[in-house]
Amino acid sequence: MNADALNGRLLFAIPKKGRLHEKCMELLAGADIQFRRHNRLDVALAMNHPLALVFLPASDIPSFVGNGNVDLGITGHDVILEAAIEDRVAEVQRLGFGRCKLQVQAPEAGPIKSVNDLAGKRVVTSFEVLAGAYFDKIDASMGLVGESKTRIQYVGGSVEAACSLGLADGIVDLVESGDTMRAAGLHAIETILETEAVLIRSSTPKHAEHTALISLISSRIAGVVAAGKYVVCEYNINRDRLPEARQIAPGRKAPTVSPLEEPNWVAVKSMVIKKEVARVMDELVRIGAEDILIFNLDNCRV
Ligand SMILES: Nc1ncnc2c1ncn2[C@@H]1O[C@H](COP(=O)(O)OP(=O)(O)OP(=O)(O)O)[C@@H](O)[C@H]1O
Ligand SMILES: O=P(O)(O)OC[C@H]1O[C@H](OP(=O)(O)OP(=O)(O)O)[C@H](O)[C@@H]1O
Repeated sequence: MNADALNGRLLFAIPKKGRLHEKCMELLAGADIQFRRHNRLDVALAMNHPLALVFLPASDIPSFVGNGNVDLGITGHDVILEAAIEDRVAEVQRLGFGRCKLQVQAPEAGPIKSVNDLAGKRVVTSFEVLAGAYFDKIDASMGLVGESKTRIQYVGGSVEAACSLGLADGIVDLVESGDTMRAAGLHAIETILETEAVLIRSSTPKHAEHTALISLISSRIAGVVAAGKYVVCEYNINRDRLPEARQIAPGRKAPTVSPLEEPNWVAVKSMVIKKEVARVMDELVRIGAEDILIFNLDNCRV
């Protein structure tokens, strides 16, 4: 693609593959950013905004955004900390996917039961900055210096195999369900960090003219994220029980209450956090609510 084609466009970096890619594609569709990505091209021009998507490895996105080569980006919070570039990127919003933990893990069957047991030994990881900083503190607290300090070795992937291959006494890696570590015979001994995908922009943007488009895109993305987080709960209830119903499902500002063609009965509508909906319905039933209906949201602005 000709570099002139990008002139004046907001550049938005998206993970080109891996765990975050599909969810990012869903976000772009929900935010109505339309584009056609040609085979093997890592830059795609949006058809309905002065914007271009740049598909990059998740781990390169913090430095591209921090150095102002692109204006906006999505990557993991862990990746930003690992790039040690937090001062040059501003977190616009958390995105509610790509949630996992960076953990210290060691063989289930072995003698290592705590991080202190692992201090001074061999640790393999793809997160050498975060693991290094973490074990520096542990080493210092145990008085380990020079040759006796924990040895951190970088590998690019399949970190979980390092212990059984005899390369490491423990590892530092991402864990979501725990299936990978269990299958490798490892168990968690400490959590260093909890992470999720984040939308970031440069703290020192080179193109001030993009400010309005950045807030439009951020607001659309926030709407898609909120639509995944909330459902609409609608039910009928006797007006006398409204104060209790409001306590159970207060909504974001207040519930919408409409009269029913039944004396002293009302229909109530409120937004409820998806993860809490079963408990909310149980409690509404307990106070006499009837005909409780739950609606998923396609999109919203809240
Ligand atoms: N199991 C997981 N569950 C949820 N999120 C994860 C998981 N593993 C990784 N992530 C998130 O996705 C980010 C990218 O991880 P992923 O393994 O896809 O990257 P990658 O190693 O760069 O991908 P690839 O090797 O395919 O290029 C991580 O930094 C983390 O924020
Ligand atoms: O706890 P779990 O749900 O099993 O997920 C954890 C696994 O996911 C990530 O790797 P990924 O599968 O993305 O592949 P990678 O090793 O190539 O990065 C991570 O590095 C773990 O290996």
